[in-house]
Amino acid sequence: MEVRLSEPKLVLVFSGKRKSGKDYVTDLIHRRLGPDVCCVLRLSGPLKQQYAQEHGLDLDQLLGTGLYKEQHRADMIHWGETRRCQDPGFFCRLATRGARQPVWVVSDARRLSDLQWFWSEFPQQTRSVRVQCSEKTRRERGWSFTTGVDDAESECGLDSGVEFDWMITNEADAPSLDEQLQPILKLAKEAADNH
Ligand SMILES: Nc1ncnc2c1ncn2[C@@H]1O[C@H](COP(=O)(O)OP(=O)(O)O)[C@@H](O)[C@H]1O
Ligand SMILES: C[C@@](O)(CCOP(=O)(O)OP(=O)(O)O)CC(=O)O
Repeated sequence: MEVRLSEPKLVLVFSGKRKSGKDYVTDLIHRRLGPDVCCVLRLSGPLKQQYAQEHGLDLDQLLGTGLYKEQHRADMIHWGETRRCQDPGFFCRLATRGARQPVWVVSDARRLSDLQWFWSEFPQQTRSVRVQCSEKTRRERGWSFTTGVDDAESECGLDSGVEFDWMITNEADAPSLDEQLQPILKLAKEAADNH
């Protein structure tokens, strides 16, 4: 168990396939709640930082959305998996270090071990949220199937076996995101008010 200066009141752990819109949805929540109430934490942040350092790569480009990240993705996944095998909470601990807001939004859980870490550290506060959309929509957003990535644990680790607290459908013909996010935003505001 970590020693922390402040405990979060609510931890929303998001997962979803590439281009399902995890960043888009979590950015929207951040805007709705504001930076004093909510922070967005990315498990891939410390992973990319350390990977870039060890391999002499450009961190800004790894953090971006372009081809550079995709060219390095399969090797980063492999490298990250080796680290996680040694210590499943390694990136979760680094990503949450220093978070002070009452509501934490984790944008990119990929494996059961990621979720299990939050459930075990914050059993009362953790809620899981899945962002989903059709393959057609993902393709329109630039996705194409890549062997070694889209069939690996990084993308499929949470496809089954988890009952998510909320499912968000991020499609043009689904109810608006604001409507779907209403119960989550309500819970977050209540959590922040009791802070
Ligand atoms: N509801 C939406 N409306 C408009 N653009 C969207 C929506 N959801 C996602 N996008 C766009 O699709 C792309 C992929 O979304 P992103 O949030 O980066 O996906 P992920 O983080 O799951 O890989 C981004 O360019 C993003 O701006
Ligand atoms: C090596 C990764 O951490 C790369 C993740 O990068 P992003 O979180 O930027 O990915 P998407 O939003 O899905 O495009 C994946 C992993 O298995 O840890």
